[in-house]
Amino acid sequence: MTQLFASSPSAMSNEKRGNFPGLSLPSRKHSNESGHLPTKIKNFFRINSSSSHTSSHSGSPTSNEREREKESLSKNEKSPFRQSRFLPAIGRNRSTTVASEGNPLDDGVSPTATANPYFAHQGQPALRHRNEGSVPSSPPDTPELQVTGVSAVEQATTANKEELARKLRRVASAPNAQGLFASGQGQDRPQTAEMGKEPLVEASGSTLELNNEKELALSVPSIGLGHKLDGDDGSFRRTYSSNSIKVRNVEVGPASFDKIKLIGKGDVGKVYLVREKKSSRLYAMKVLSKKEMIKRNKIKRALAEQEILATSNHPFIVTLFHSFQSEDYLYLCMEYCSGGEFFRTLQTRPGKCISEDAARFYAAEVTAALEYLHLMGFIYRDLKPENILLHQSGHIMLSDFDLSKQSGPGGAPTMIPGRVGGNASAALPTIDTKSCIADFRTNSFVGTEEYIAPEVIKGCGHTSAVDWWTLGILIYEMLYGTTPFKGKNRNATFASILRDDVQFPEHSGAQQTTSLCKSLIRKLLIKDETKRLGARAGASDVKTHAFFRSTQWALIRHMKPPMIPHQGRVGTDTVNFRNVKESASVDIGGNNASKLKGVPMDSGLATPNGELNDPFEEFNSVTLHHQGDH
Ligand SMILES: Nc1ncnc2c1ncn2[C@@H]1O[C@H](COP(=O)(O)OP(=O)(O)OP(=O)(O)O)[C@@H](O)[C@H]1O
Repeated sequence: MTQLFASSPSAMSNEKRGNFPGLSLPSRKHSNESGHLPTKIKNFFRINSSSSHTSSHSGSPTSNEREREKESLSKNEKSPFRQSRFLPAIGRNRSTTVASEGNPLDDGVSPTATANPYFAHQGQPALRHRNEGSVPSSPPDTPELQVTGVSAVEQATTANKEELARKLRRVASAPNAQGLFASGQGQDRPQTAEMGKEPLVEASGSTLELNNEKELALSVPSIGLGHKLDGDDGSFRRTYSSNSIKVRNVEVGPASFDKIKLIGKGDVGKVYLVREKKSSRLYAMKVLSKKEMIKRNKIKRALAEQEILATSNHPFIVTLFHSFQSEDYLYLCMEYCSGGEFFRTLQTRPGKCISEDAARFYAAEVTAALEYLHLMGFIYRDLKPENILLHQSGHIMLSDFDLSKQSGPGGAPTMIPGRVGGNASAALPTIDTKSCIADFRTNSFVGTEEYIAPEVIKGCGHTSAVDWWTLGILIYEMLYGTTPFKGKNRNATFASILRDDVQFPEHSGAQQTTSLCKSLIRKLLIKDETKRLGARAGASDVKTHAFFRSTQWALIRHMKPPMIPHQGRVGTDTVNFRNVKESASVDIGGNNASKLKGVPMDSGLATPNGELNDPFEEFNSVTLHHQGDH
């Protein structure tokens, strides 16, 4: 086997301008270079290992409809914490919104996309509430805003709404020329949970826990990616190198795995629990249809996702083991997070919320993951409970990076002197983790409706500060079971995000939270991104907020999580996942699986001369060996 530490995709170069002021489409430039881990990042972790990272192992929607669907789906169901033997049905209909402009093959965007939705709200074609959609059938041929489930549930004339809800799914959204929020057709996505299993066991207290060798090895995270400026043409290139990840030519193919069960469905792909034949190990395999990606202009996002997963090495970010392709599909073989989605966990809690202590724990893990991503030059941009998976240990793992954005070469992390006269932690010098990405602005309209930051709605460009905004929304949702700016429709939600101060529920049943907690949320939800917590020094600002005074950042991954997922009787029991039905099963080792490149002739990319452009040329087929793996 040839060993190489390279074949990495690239980097972002300049952004191509779209034809709407302020919006642009990122272009990608790839190079295959070997290189070294940037010492600035290595050094950062040496300096900061005692105070920052830690840890262990290893669909999308709006709220209104999500709430209503949840209600309609779970009326007769009880939380497993109230009735331990049953999982409640869980609705999902909060759609991810993606809007920007440019090459339709590049960024998951309609070629005719023109503006962001708030502008549309101001004068362009009226936004349509997603609830106005019809019952989803097959995926549309052109990318448009996809209608999510509730409306269909509501409009159903047949009595069996739950059955219908099983067929609905949240899908990514993109604007089209007729109206940014014109409805499209949804796809199937089962809504209800598998019944009869208890998903979670509550852990008692947060005790220190050293799980295994891998965790110890990861206690000081290393980074498997280098950023480097290429002297000749000034292009930016990326390289792999790390003490703990070895990147090699791919060592497996579709035929190396047995499909066990479908555990998730996305816009263009399906996620299966699979078993590697040789090792009998379980993995989550994301299988993305090339034809669907071409139809829906999602190619660039898939390439970006592979790149981010392959270059990340952090205990709270889902681990990629292999990526490869066949003529029909792209494959991402990841660590299987048997705890399922954090979203689902929240939904099964009484009041759909958790205690302040538990919220602090998850917020801390998310903060550590965001800090790492920012250091790596990535803006995550789609933080929400649906994209947080739970490792079997109960620790979180961020997933779904198809909306993430990579910056240009960032600066080195720097030290900021402590503030005189502040509290004890503020007086200490802090690491400025923002400097790696701070100057990078992007204009795509991207995110999930209730989680979108004001600057994204305004379309004036955004930075890594959007991730701190979404952290504020996430903490709020963990505590109150809803998001703070949710309106009766998308326009109302956006207007509220731009205009309203965050309010905390005061009614008798509402969770009581401390003033420190409210202070953190308020500071993360400051509308002016330059004044928002995180604007000064990135993650360090957040970590030194008094809400986290008791958090031992270097030890989080060894703490016992507040909730431990139920394991099932055997490893293949997917007790923490919805029962996802698939109409057409993907034959992962099918006819075209032996072809390791290319696209099918009927993919729509053939020229009149019968030539085929291969937009997946730059997809990297690699196997990643992680230190501590056997
Ligand atoms: N590593 C994993 N372990 C366990 N389950 C996973 C894993 N990755 C994904 N899933 C499941 O599959 C679902 C879909 O995955 P994901 O969100 O990455 O797909 P997607 O096609 O990008 O979806 P979307 O259209 O929402 O962006 C997840 O919500 C989760 O339930």
